[in-house]
Amino acid sequence: MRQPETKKSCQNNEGQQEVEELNSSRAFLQCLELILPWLTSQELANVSLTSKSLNQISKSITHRRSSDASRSSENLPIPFQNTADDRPYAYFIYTPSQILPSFASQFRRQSWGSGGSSAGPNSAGRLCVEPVSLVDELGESVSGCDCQSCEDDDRCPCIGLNGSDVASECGPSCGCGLECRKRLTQRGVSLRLKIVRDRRKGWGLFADQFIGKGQFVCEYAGELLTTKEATRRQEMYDERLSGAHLSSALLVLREHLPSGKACIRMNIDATRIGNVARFINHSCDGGNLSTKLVRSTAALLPRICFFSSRDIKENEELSFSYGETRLRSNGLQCFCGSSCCFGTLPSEHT
Ligand SMILES: C[S@@+](CC[C@H](N)C(=O)[O-])C[C@H]1O[C@@H](n2cnc3c(N)ncnc32)[C@H](O)[C@@H]1O
Repeated sequence: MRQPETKKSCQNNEGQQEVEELNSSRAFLQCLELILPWLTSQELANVSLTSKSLNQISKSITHRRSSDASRSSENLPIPFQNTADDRPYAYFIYTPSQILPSFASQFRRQSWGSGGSSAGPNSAGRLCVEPVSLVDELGESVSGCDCQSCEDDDRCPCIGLNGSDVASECGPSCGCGLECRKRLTQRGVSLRLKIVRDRRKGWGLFADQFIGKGQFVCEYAGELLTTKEATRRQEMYDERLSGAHLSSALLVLREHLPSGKACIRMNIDATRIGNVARFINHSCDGGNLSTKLVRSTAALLPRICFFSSRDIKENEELSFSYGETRLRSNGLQCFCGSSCCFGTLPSEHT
């Protein structure tokens, strides 16, 4: 008479055990969903080989990564497209605006491709543009405008320096908000762009819509370096380049101020931490983009921004000239395809 009871309690125990196992494997998978987005592409590929469920989670992370290089930190997703080989995306840490190296050194990893809701546009790692106390040549404090809308160009004091290579905008201590039309470059990428793979040039940034002449395309965001550090890194990248295919993205911009009295030099490295501008390839004919130094009133540092130098068609590659100097005799081969192509990419001592 007691036997059935023992069987029943055994069955109960087994059932309970099954439920517990199911719950713990669900909790394990949920943990993996949280952890795996923090891995680099190489780490993710290694992990995906270890089990079927890890392979499945890795695949969905890869899919989400390739659908938006900006990790939802721009206004529109910027997808990778590749029909040239089997790379689904390029791995790097995304920043929508330039950052200081002290911040960059703490920024070792970034979650990318998780299934959870995104943090929303412009939320990832933007360098806070804190108002600073700047003074002019007479020692007078430089503060922002107090316009309500800045519609009247003549009255707003924030547009003093506009020229072909430099521009000024309203800034952090102005009375107007981010929607002010004189903060054109402070709202992130607002055009449809995509990153397309080429067998010879690697990834490149393309227009995914028509872009009229003179439109703001994107900032060149990355780590803002001292000239000494830029030189050190360029030497390191050159060394690595000679051994394997490495795409470095260190941009040095020298700009004379309209007064002619001073020259600004900016070194921005987007190799490890950057934005979509790190995918813009070189063209010997100058391409279809021009750079401008944009200074926002009362912001300490100017930013390098790209504007379209002519009308750009949908599906056209975006490009600019990396420079005129070619110091290296064995420079990298250029595949810009322009009629005035020099055959090698520009190279100079930084
Ligand atoms: C700033 S990155 C541009 C994005 C890069 N193509 C990638 O895949 O990440 C600069 C590198 O792109 C490649 N590149 C850029 N323009 C090129 C061109 N016209 N011809 C061949 N390679 C080019 C070179 O490897 C160069 O070092």
